[in-house]
Amino acid sequence: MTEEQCTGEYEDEDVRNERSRVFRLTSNPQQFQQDEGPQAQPVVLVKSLRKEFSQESLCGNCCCCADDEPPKKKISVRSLSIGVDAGEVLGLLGHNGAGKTTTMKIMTGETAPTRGTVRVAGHSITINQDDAFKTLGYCPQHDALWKNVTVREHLELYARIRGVRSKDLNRLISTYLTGLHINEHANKQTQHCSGGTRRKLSYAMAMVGAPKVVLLDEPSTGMDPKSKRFLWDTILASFHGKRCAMLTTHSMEEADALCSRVGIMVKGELRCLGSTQHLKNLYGAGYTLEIKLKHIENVYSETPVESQPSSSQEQLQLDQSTDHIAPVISNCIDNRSMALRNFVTDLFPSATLEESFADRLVYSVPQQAVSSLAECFSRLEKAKTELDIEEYSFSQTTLEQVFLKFAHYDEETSSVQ
Ligand SMILES: Nc1ncnc2c1ncn2[C@@H]1O[C@H](COP(=O)(O)OP(=O)(O)OP(=O)(O)O)[C@@H](O)[C@H]1O
Repeated sequence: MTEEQCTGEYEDEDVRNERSRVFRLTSNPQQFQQDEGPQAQPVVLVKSLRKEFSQESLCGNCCCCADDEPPKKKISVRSLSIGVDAGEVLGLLGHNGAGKTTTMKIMTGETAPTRGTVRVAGHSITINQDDAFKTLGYCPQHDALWKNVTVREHLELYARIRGVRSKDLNRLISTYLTGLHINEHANKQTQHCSGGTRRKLSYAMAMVGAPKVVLLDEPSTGMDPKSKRFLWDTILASFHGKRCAMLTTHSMEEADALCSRVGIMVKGELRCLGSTQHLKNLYGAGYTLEIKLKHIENVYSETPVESQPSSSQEQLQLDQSTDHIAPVISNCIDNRSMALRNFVTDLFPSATLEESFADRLVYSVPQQAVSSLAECFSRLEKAKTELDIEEYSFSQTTLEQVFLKFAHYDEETSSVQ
């Protein structure tokens, strides 16, 4: 899948391509290797995944459905095809109920897919489950811990299962306990631990022993900032070479910081997929330019000493003439603001003024208006002294804005499932 092909419209074609590729892969693996080479296969390969839940599982005894009505279905994942390469952290984003957790649950065998296949490190999770699961680490959204087993014992068990050598065990466990600030809870049974500590333990259990593929379902939820920092650092340091991770999060900042690519799911469908930079370029509004002028008093205080009143007599004269100062300042503000507006219009003719206050202007600048960032910054720097600019920021569209665009798209196109 190329990054250009990352809109929902193209997905049918993608699914067809994926199907024929799966067919080739399963019918003649040698042929596949010749065509695409052993390197071409992603570590995680999800193909045409679909998950339907019956109405009964939604409403228990199904007392609300009439007998003669066909059972209703809830489609949680639709035609999801996605690959995660070695060295990659792929972020799955989406509002509540978008289908992210269901996808992960299928990948870990917790939920059976209605259709589609998942291969982890070359092993099918349905045909070759044991081998597939040996390579997987999983931090589920809801902590799955033994309540009468201690924090340390959980980590020891997982580390040993993953083949960590005895001599490395203590050092490794203490790295996680210290980094996540749960040392003092190490010997507590998890039933006596707080939600935050349990969350940190779930994350450590997924990571300890360096499994080849790690699935992290909202791992940082409820964590304090220092532990979150450790989590970010370990994720950024871990997934190089042959390992990879899939991460769901509601924090766009986190996705931007950790993920090499992100996919946005809306109502079970993957609506876009690409690097964060690519998605910002493609769907973002471009840049936001915010300029704050110096406070007018600061401009006066910066005027040379000789032009300021030197004696109390002069100060008195100045005070007596204060009636004239307000309109003068007001004129000055208008002139400075006008000069600034002219400057921005000259720099970015297609920019739109979004917000305007006496000393602060916010512009939206389209992507195409910026051909050279270096030139923009050089002109802004030069204008700083000429136009009494206190500070400015020129930043690209955030992932949050891209995400909201898709949420809006969803509202416009929502259909009954
Ligand atoms: N066992 C189930 N039975 C019926 N419906 C289910 C079941 N599990 C999930 N769903 C439905 O599938 C949809 C997708 O849920 P899922 O938990 O995968 O979303 P999500 O994107 O992970 O949301 P969140 O961010 O809240 O975790 C939801 O509408 C949910 O109600």
